[in-house]
This record gives sequence, C-alpha cells and structure tokens, in this order.
Amino acid sequence: VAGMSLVNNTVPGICEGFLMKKRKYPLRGWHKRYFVLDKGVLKYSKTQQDIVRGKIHCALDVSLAVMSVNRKSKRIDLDAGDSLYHVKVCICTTKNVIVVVIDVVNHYSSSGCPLHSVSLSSDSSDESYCTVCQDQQATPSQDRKLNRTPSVTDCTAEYFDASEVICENLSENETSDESGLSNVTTSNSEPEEGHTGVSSTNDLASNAQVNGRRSVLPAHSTDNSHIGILTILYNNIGKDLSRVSMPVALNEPLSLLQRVSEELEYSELLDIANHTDDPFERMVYVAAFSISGYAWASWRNRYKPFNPVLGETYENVREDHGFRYIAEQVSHHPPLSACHAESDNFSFWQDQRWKNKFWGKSVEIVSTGMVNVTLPNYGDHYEWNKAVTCIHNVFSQQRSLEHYGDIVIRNLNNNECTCKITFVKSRYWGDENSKNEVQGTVLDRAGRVLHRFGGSWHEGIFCDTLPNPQCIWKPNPQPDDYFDYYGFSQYARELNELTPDIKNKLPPTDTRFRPDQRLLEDGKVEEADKRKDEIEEKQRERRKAMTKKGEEHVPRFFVKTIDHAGREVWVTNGTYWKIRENPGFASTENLDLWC
Ligand SMILES: CC(C)CCC[C@@H](C)[C@H]1CC[C@H]2[C@@H]3CC=C4C[C@@H](O)CC[C@]4(C)[C@H]3CC[C@]12C
Repeated sequence: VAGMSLVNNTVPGICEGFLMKKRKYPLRGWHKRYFVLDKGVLKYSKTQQDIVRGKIHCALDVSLAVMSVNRKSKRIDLDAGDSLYHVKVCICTTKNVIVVVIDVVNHYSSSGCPLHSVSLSSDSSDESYCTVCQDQQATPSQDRKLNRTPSVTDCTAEYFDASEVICENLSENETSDESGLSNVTTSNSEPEEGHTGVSSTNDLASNAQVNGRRSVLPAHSTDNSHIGILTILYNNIGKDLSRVSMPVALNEPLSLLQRVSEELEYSELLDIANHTDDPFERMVYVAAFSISGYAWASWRNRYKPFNPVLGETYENVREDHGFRYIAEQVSHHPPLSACHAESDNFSFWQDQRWKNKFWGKSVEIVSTGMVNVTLPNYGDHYEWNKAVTCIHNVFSQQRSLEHYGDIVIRNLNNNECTCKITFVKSRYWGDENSKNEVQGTVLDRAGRVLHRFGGSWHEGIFCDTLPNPQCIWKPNPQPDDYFDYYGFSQYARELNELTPDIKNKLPPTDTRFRPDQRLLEDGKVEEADKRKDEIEEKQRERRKAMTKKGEEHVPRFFVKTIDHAGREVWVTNGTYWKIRENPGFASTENLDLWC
C-alpha cells in the first residue's frame, strides 16, 4: 500500500494505509503502523491482516480530538484528551496523503461543529495548522448555545493560536487583571450539585492531632468546577493572554515552593540508602525515592499552586524526618524555583525549570532541571532527570494527571552502577491494571541487570531481587476527607501551618506570610482574589523601579553556577540558616513583598 487512499471522494468511506506512529515505551521512536479511518474512528494495528483479525490498538473518535498538522514535517498530532497520538507520513507514502487525511478528518468533524484553520505558534512552520473541535464537556455551559454559531469556535481557534502563552498561565507568570474576570466567575457561576456549601463540620477523628501538627485546614476547599477555563480565555480574546489572571478559586493554598518540598515526604528512603553498604541495593532505595516524589498526582488535579513572587522564600524544618529545607523564587521570567534540603543522611537540591507543550486538550509539563542527592556515608552524588507530567483534559472536570518517560539515575562520583526507570505511558485508557506503571533496573558498569523493581507511582514499588524480596515503598494512606481539603495528604496540610515556634524566626518573605494564600486557606476566596491582584501589581511596580535604576534582582540565598555538564544551576549560598541563627531575620533588611 503506497499510503492512505481515499476510496470515495465525496462521502468519505474507509481510508487506510501505513503511517509512522510515535511511541514512548517500549522501543521509543517512530514505528510503522497500519491505520484505518472508518466513519470518523481511527484504528491502527501492525498490519492490515491484524486489523482484519481484530487485533486493533486504539479506536479514537477523531471528531472529539484536537488535530494539529505540520505540513512541512508531514506530521499530525491528535489530542483526544485522554490520549495523545503523534503520527507522520511513512517514507513510502505520497506527498498529498496528509491532505487526504485532513480532508477526511474535517469531513467527519464538521458534522459536529465547524472547524477552522489556525496557525499553531508552537510550530515553527507557517504551513502548519490546527483544526479545533470542542466537545461538550469542555465547553462552559454558558457558551453552549453560542457553540452553534461559528464565531465561538473561531475564538477558541484563535485561542489555540496562542498555545504557549496560555500554557504559561498554568504557572501564571505575569498577571494583571484588567479584563473583568470577576464577571466571568460570577456570570458563569453555576455550581455543580452536591459540591456546594460543604458544611465545615469536621469529624473528631480527622481533627486528631498528628505530631502535634494540624490535621485539617481552617476551611474546606471551595468547589471550582463552575469556572470554565475556556470561558476565561474566550472572554480575553484579543488581549495579551500572558496578562490574564486566573481567578484564585483555581488555586490551592500552597505555593510552588511548598509544592516542591512535597518531593521529600518519603525522605526516609534516603536515610535507608545512606545506611546500605551494597551500592546496587543503595541505588534501589534512591530510585524508590525518586518515584515517591510523584505520588501526589492521583489526588491533585483540581487546583493549581500559587506562582511564587520573585524573592519569595519558604523553609520547612522537619525534625521528625531529620531534614531542613529552604526554597527561593530566583527568577520570574522564566519562573525558576531553587531549593535545598539537608540532613545527617543526605543533601537534596534542584532548580525547577519546565516547559509546557500544549496539544489542544492536554498539557505536557517537561522539566529540564536535574535533581541532585548526595549521601555522606558513601560519598555518592546522584543526579537524575524528571519524568514528563501530562494534564489530560485540562479544560474539563475529568482532568487527570499522568507521568511518563525515562529517568536515568547516575552516581557522578562512581560509575559502577546506574539505574533506569520507565514511567510507562498508558496504552489503553481505562485499563486499571496497567495504570501508572513504573519499571526499573539497576545496572552495573557492563550493563548487566543486578536489580529489578516495579509497581506504580500511586500504589508502591516492589523489588524481588533484594536478599528478601519486599515492597520498598508505599504511599501513606490518604486521609478520608481529602476531597474537602484540596486532595491534600497529611504532609501537605502541614506545609502552610504557621506554628508559634517559628513565627518570629521566619523571614517576612516566607510563603506562610503571603496574605492572599492565607485568605484562601481561610476560605475567603473573594478577599483573596483582591489581595492577589494587589500583590501582583506590587511585584510589577518593584520590577519597573529596578529597571529604571538599571538594577537587576539578586536572589538572596541561592547563586547561579555551572554544573559538571555545563548546565546553569542554582545552588544554595549557605547563608539562610546562619542568618536565621544570628542575627535573626528580624534584624536584617528584607524584601517587602506583601500588601
Ligand atoms: C487548570 C488547573 C486547575 C489544573 C491543575 C494544574 C496542575 C495539576 C499543574 C499546574 C502547575 C503544575 C506543576 C508545574 C511544575 C512542576 C515541576 C515539575 O518538575 C513537576 C511537575 C510540576 C510540579 C507540575 C505539576 C502539575 C501542576 C501542579
């Protein structure tokens, strides 16, 4: 078969042929597959015979997917919300096959809603375009009636045009709200039944104190399902989208600086590693630690963290875990959060740099920063990359998070062993058994496998090659009332707590003093919204003043250096705990960030 052939030009019939499909795992890369597009449903298999035999791999309704096409590279990206497919033309296919495919897809889609061609800014080629089709669940109810008129789709199409800018809004880089967003929230407030007016009668059990720390937040999370993200963007068409502020109701009362410290929840795995003589076994524990940092994702897809302001700091002293952690927002554009934790058993540091890739219905968060861990007992310095986090169905309440990709852990001070971990991309949506699967191997210098482990990032990791095969990590049980408290674990609930013992020791730049976040935590959403605008305005004023004076912001506790591989990284300058001790932050000059 020399590519896809259209059987009938007027009424699209069956369209089939070979295409190359991108695969993440196993055997990452482009693979030749036989595709059939039949009545708007796209299926594929290895060969035509397999299709006939019913060995079909996916059945994707193209009318519900967002398609972006790059004619130059002959590539199509199909985002169905739950799944993301990348295909391109086979070397064997003829040039205009892509045109045929697009025509066919357009034909099917147009029965549901009109389609428009727009350019995708994430694509360098001018020739690339994107067809957009909304499904009902992603469409804010208010606009449903408008959906029938072409203009709305036009506008959404325009919205996709600015894919990069919008994605930045997830991390909310720079915001100002001149756009009457409050109108959006109020005019569109149609709270879903059942979630509203949750009374704050906490049962006694959940009120019980753990470690003397709070086990509930002062107020329940408020339902934000009525906030149509698409509506917000729709109402801001024509404006500079990077300046569209998202309503605070989309936020959880934690900042990204606090969020990153959650990766240390299972730090006891590093304590074990620092007492494990066998380097290969030690690696198994370091690997389990790197996986444990992803466990929060099954509970946290309804809210997003606050984007820290430049110069904001956060400390987290965990005597029970034996470590202390500091973080600082060191850059605003691009947003960069640096952090450092130390204990008798390890040091941990990283700076968070990430890029967003927007595919129409899903956002992929690609982190480029490396995580570093040193273990003093053995002089090890481990370094690893992060997996990709994907927010599927970002505009809908059926939003879900997935991690995928390979992580490689290296010991920079000794190359006798390395570890490869694969976060398996789910191949069949809804297959609960293979959900969130993780597999890993510890290899020696010669590439021989010495340990094997596996499991999932939400349920735990088992290693059967250890002297006694065992579960090496399991997430803590989630409190029963998690839904009422932003999906927070017990650990997360403690992060923003302002206990009397630290109140006078913290620098005023600490996230715990951020007033809008505190108001949100107290359930005062409207006031929080107002305060957030003021804080963001103050940040802009400060930047303007600095630019005028020709000055540049200098982070207080972190410095920029170059790592062993020539990458730019932010590391601690070692002053935080010294200043805290003597003379104390009350007697130093501090940035004034809040209002
Ligand atoms: C529209 C909103 C309400 C949907 C929710 C978005 C949430 C799930 C998004 C917004 C910002 C995202 C975070 C941004 C940056 C990072 C750093 C990276 O190294 C790991 C993933 C992590 C920590 C992301 C996890 C997912 C995240 C928290």
